[in-house]
This record gives sequence, C-alpha cells and structure tokens, in this order.
Amino acid sequence: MSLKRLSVQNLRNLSYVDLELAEHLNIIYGANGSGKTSLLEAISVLSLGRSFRSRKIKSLIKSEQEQLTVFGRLVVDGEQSVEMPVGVSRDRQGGGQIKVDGCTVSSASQLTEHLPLQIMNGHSFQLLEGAPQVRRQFMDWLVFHVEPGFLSLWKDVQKLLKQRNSVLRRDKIDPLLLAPWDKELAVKATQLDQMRQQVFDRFLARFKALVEDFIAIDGLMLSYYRGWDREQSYSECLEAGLNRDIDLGYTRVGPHRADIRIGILKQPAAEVLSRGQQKLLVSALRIAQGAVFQEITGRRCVYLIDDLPAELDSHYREVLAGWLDRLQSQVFVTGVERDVLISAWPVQSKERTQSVFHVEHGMVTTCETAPVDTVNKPTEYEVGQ
Ligand SMILES: Nc1ncnc2c1ncn2[C@@H]1O[C@H](COP(=O)(O)OP(=O)(O)OP(=O)(O)O)[C@@H](O)[C@H]1O
Repeated sequence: MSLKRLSVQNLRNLSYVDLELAEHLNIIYGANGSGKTSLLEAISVLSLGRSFRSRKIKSLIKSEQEQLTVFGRLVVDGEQSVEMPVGVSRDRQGGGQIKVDGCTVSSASQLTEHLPLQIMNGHSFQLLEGAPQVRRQFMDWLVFHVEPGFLSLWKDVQKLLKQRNSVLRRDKIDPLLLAPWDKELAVKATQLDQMRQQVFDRFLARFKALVEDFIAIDGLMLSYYRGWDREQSYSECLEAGLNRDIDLGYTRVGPHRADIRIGILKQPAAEVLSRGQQKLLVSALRIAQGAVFQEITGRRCVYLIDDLPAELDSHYREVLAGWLDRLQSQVFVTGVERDVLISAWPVQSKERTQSVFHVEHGMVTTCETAPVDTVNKPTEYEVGQ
C-alpha cells in the first residue's frame, strides 16, 4: 500500500496542505518547529485515527479551529490503477467521522488494515527501555496484520481476563465458579500464544538475516516470553497460582504478560548499547517487521521516520536508508537539513521514485528532485497557505 495524495486541514500549524506523494521516498525537510512532524502525524491520523504523538485530539487541532480533516488516496499494492479514498475528521468535542472507500466505518482498526504504518521517532527507544507492554504491542502489530483471527481472539482473552479478575476481587470466591471461565481462558490464551510464537519465529529469522552484516553487536539475543512458565500449560498455571491470584485480586501470569526480551550477553540492550546503536537496532526491528509483513501478505507497509539523522553518523544513516531502499516501501523521512537526508540514500535507482518537500511555517512546498550537490529550487507548485 502507498499513499498517493494527502490533504490536511487544521492540524497543528498546518492550515491547508495538499500534496502528491512519491511511491517510494518522500523527503521532508525544514527548520525546527516548521511542521515536519505534524505532516507525519497527519499520515498517522489516516492509519490510526489519531496521532502517534498523543491521544489528545484537542492538542492536534489547530488553535482556534473547531475540527481537523485529513484525506488521502491509497494505491493498492500490485494494482496501481486501483485507488482507495480514506478520510478522517475529528472535532474538539470528541466527535468525528472515518470514511474508507466512500463508506463511514465505526472503528479505526479498519483504517489500520488498509494503511499499515511503521513509525520511528524519539519514542522508538521505548522498545528497548520501556515496559513489556511496548514490546507486546510491537509484536501484536505484526500478528494483527498477518493473522486474520488475531483481533477477535485477543479481545476474547481481554474480556475473559477482566471477568476472572472481577471474580477474584469478590469477598467470597467459589473455585467451582471460576472453573468454566478458566477453561475457556486457557484454550484461547494458548491459541493466542501459538499465533504469537509462530509469527515471532518468522520475524526472528528475518531480523537475524537483516542485522547480521550491519550491526556488529556481540551476544545480541531476542527471545519471546509467552507470559507464563514454559514448562506448564496455562490451565496448570492458573490452577497452581489461584491462591496467589486471589490474594492479589488479579491474574498474575498469562498472555497479557507476554514480552520480547532483547539483551546483550544477558544484560538489557538499553543498558549496554550506545544511543546510535540503539536507534539502529530499533529501526532494524521495525524494518524486519515490515519485511515479514510484506513476505506474508504481499503488501507493503508505510514508514514514517521522524528526524532520521538524530543520533546517527553518516555510516549508520546509510545503513538504515539502504535497508529501507531494499524494501521498496513508501517512506516519509524528516530532518532539518535536506542534503543530509538525500545523501543517506543510495544513488538514485531507476526502481525508486522520490519527492522532496520543504516545510516552512506550516506551508509545504514541493521541490524538484535533484542530485544532492545541486540546489533544489521550489517549483510554482505552492501547496500551503
Ligand atoms: N494545536 C496547534 N495549533 C497550532 N500550532 C501548533 C499546535 N500544536 C503545535 N503547534 C505548533 O506547530 C509547529 C510545528 O510542530 P512540529 O512538531 O510539526 O515541528 P517540526 O518541524 O517537526 O519541528 P522539529 O524539527 O523541532 O521537530 C510548532 O511550532 C508547534 O508549536
């Protein structure tokens, strides 16, 4: 999937922007505070129904405006002639509308299915230093996109856990009352674990192949933790831990505790690696994920990379750009300096289309694509106001 056209109204400092986008590489440069991240946020509204930066819709709507609107035209992979319009509007009262291919839909997950995104920004370090929930969400992104039954199974497990926890919090607990819930929970939790394990194994193989030649980190280890003891079935775990769960008032172990453990010689990666190495590692995790998504579904996800040069030297920038280039996915990459961004990419290949955009005070100008040593002059195509 790629985004061919993007129109934005009243999102942060962007009053009105209307852009034709390149199928592969979109370079967005401009001074601090000019609106580069806001442009990426607009794309994330089309995929998540909200920004990747904050869940608060009010801060996303331009000051003194009542609502924001983002509209896009998606091109379906392998069918260049098939375009799908998607649109999202959100207002300050929490209302809004999501439209996919002309129909109003009730859930943002229908947007996500059509426009799968991988986001790399300052928060990406959370994959290494954040709570297990961050890595669980990371893993579940791929499972959601490649296993059609995942979302409903995941919802069932959440519901069963909630019911079980509410029983655990009662004054008097009859274990016989819990038994049927536990049986159903164990069956669904085990199915969920199997889905995650299968997808993780495939992901791990892809990740290893990707980083082997580029990240010289001795002892780098990735492993999947399913959330309960490997030696026991989930029903055995629930039974053995019942008294402890009653004392705690919640279910201590299970698929809601799953994690990906990322370590270097048995130490957490965040405590050992330099900031640049961490950035390359989290980027590799996201790129490997996109590659597996592509292998399994035959579709491509879209990459949003905010401030690519931050933390990276020119060698690491080139490694990262090379990985992305080989994926042939659509990439939106921001940075303050245009030439630093352009020079990271391999010499223009015939297979790659690219566009360069300059952002200034919330106005976006499409530039001619030119080699890095020539000056890009803005064309007459002024898209901002
Ligand atoms: N709700 C809003 N209404 C109007 N302007 C806003 C709103 N929220 C943020 N801004 C402003 O929008 C501008 C663009 O912010 P953005 O984060 O997109 O900049 P950027 O180009 O990514 O900057 P940097 O290079 O520093 O990361 C900032 O000046 C910010 O103060």
